[in-house]
Amino acid sequence: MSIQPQPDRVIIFDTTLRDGEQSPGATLNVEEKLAIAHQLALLGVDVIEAGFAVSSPGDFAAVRTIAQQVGVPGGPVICSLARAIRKDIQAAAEALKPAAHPRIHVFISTSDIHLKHQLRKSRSEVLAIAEEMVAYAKSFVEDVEFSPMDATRSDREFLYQVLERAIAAGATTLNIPDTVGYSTPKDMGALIQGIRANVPNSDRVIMSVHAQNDLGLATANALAAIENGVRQVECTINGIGERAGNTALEEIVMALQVRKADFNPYFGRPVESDAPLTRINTQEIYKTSRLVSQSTGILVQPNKAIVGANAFAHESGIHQDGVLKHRETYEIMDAAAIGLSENQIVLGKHSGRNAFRTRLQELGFNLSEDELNKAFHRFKEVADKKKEVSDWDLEAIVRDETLPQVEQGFQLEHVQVICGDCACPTATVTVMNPSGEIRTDAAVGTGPVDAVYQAINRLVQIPNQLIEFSVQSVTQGIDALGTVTIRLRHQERIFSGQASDTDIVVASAYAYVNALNRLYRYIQTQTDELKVSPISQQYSERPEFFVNSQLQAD
Ligand SMILES: CC(=O)SCCNC(=O)CCNC(=O)[C@H](O)C(C)(C)COP(=O)(O)OP(=O)(O)OC[C@H]1O[C@@H](n2cnc3c(N)ncnc32)[C@H](O)[C@@H]1OP(=O)(O)O
Ligand SMILES: CC(C)C(=O)C(=O)O
Repeated sequence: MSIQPQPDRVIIFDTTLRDGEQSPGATLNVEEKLAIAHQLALLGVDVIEAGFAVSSPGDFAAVRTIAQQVGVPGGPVICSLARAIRKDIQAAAEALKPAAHPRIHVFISTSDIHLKHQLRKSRSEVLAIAEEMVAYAKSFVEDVEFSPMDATRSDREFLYQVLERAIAAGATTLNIPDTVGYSTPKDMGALIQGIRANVPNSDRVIMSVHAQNDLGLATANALAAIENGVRQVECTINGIGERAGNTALEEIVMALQVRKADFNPYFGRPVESDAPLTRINTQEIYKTSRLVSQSTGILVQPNKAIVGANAFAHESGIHQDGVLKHRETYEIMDAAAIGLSENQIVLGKHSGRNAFRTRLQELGFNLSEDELNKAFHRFKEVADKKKEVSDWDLEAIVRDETLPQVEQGFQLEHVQVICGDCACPTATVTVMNPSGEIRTDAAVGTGPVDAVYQAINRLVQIPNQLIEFSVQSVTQGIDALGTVTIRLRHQERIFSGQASDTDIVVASAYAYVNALNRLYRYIQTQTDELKVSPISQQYSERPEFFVNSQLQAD
């Protein structure tokens, strides 16, 4: 897809796989990134920022794989971030080679605070580097985006000069980042207006905005930028990203849809024009949100706009009364618009494969025969334990069974727990290690989950600190599926894991092994001195585990 300057719609630049992955603990492997990229393509995003190619072999491989498999002719533009450094640009260009529509995104700071304390360069040096590096990127690809990092805290005149040089060097998109989320909508509007008025040829490139959410103003700032001429918004699914995150894709897209009449005039359209302001297939929003949450282990807060569990729930009598009489009394959009099914048809233990397949298709899951069989097998197991298997349960089952599994990992074979008010919680766990060896061990703990974790620790032997443990009920009722999300820390890095089961102790065990496998894989990719092969040799003594004694279940 080629993007024309000044399109009469908003280009959606998704950076879930780059800035989104900068959320602590959100580390994704190549398979998970690829699955998300395919879903982003289904969602209809215009640009996928697939990673920061130079930053690690894993990121390089992710950008390369996505370029190959998702960056097909007519598909989304695939982009890699690059510092204004030759080796970064070379890595981006190399990784993007297979993409039909590649983009290199070059950035360098323009604020004095960054120049003085981080880059340790003068303004004239930065000016020259920006120009040279944009031109260098242009020697590889036609589509070059330039970002002056910390633009909102930069001296205006200097910012204008840098942008002018970037355009002269061949940038096709100028992205204005509010890197530390400092802007207000009024400031943002004035900044964009100033750039358009003072930077020669700024009407020949696409203006873009990248708003961080430190003050909770990211979406408001992005909308203000649009009102002042921006035609690309950088955003992430569920608003994840560095620190407090980014503009949430679902918020910007639905704001532009629900308030289309107000925005139409900014695009030179009649107020009543029905043409959508983005190319997003909104019915894929909910599914994409769930996939990203499940893959990153970052839960969506219940009151999150658009995709939170409460976003379409009505608790109080007066609201329920209104909605029952006329939905729009208390709803500004229809849940179906984001792909939330209102169909409460319930599958149970007597349901067959056809009904199961049909329901999954209605929910937007098109599984291969193999995936369907795995999911169906698990569905029957759940249906044996639960009277009714709802759409939410189905979604959790499908995610658990079809998400790319971390290769070369440990596999949980069995878990058994004894606990109660007069028993010392004791767990027996069997795990198959990456070389196929099956081992069983037992441990006691402060409670059943702690006992399971201690037993797994004895078998897996990778030091870590459990920093978060949460259980969410997928549906209501005593027989609900519980989803356990855990986050653990190893040195300075955070790894997450998630799993669902009707038995939360079993879900806890799977979630823990899931996170340990991510950690294991990370260790495998480290330098030789850190590499643990076999893993037990480095940690031959019983490691010190720090299991949070106040495990909290929400
Ligand atoms: C606002 C944003 O979100 S920007 C994107 C942030 N994302 C990330 O940083 C995630 C990936 N990052 C990484 O993996 C690593 O930081 C790497 C591979 C990029 C660099 O690692 P290292 O070479 O070890 O450098 P380190 O991260 O310690 O420091 C960054 C260096 O880049 C320089 N730098 C930072 N931004 C830029 C830029 N845009 N252009 C040129 N140089 C830059 C810094 O001044 C510093 O240089 P110095 O080492 O000479 O002081
Ligand atoms: C690289 C840029 C666009 C960025 O992420 C920021 O400044 O926040």
